[in-house]
Amino acid sequence: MSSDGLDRVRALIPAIPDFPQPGIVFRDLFPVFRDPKALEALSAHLTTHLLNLPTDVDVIVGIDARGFLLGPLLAARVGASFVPVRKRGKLPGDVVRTSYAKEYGVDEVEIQKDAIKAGQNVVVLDDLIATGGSAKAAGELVRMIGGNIIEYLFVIELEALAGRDVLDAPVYAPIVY
Ligand SMILES: O=P(O)(O)OC[C@H]1O[C@H](OP(=O)(O)OP(=O)(O)O)[C@H](O)[C@@H]1O
Ligand SMILES: Nc1ncnc2[nH]cnc12
Repeated sequence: MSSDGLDRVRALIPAIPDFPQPGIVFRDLFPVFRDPKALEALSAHLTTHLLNLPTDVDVIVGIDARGFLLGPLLAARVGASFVPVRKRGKLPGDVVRTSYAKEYGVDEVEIQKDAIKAGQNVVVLDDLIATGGSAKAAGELVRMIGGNIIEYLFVIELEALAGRDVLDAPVYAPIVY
């Protein structure tokens, strides 16, 4: 809990049993987007965090699909560009691709080759880290096109799944279950 409004955010995140598959306890961030005060508190918290990093952020890379919600909003606030990592076949132009396993299922993701300049400082963003498979794959794509990952940023971390252990840059998530 914290005094900067994150308690309000936390209170709005339900645990939904057996979604999308039996045995998965799903954490849904969308109720936070229905509450302007909670969304502002979350955005302000993450913005302050990003502005306090030791390195300036050049690019926020958001992961399909829920990384697209906060990504452009935070990028505008910190003066960074926003770049999407999308599921296979959705991005035009030259792309690089990788495949990965996540808490439920397997996917392939892509990034546009010209989206990041070599050496730019990148934060990889998503709503939630479970096994870390999605974020690891996004990080691989960023590195394939020359980006320098300074942090993996999430709203929610499912600690028991130890996703941060598969990532090779600092991880920050203000809400941990
Ligand atoms: O740490 P992991 O085990 O990889 O799981 C986390 C990922 O799973 C969810 O997305 P999902 O793949 O369900 O796609 P969606 O955002 O399109 O719903 C979530 O938004 C993360 O991207
Ligand atoms: N338990 C979970 N809740 C919400 N999104 C997820 N993505 C992977 N695991 C998840």
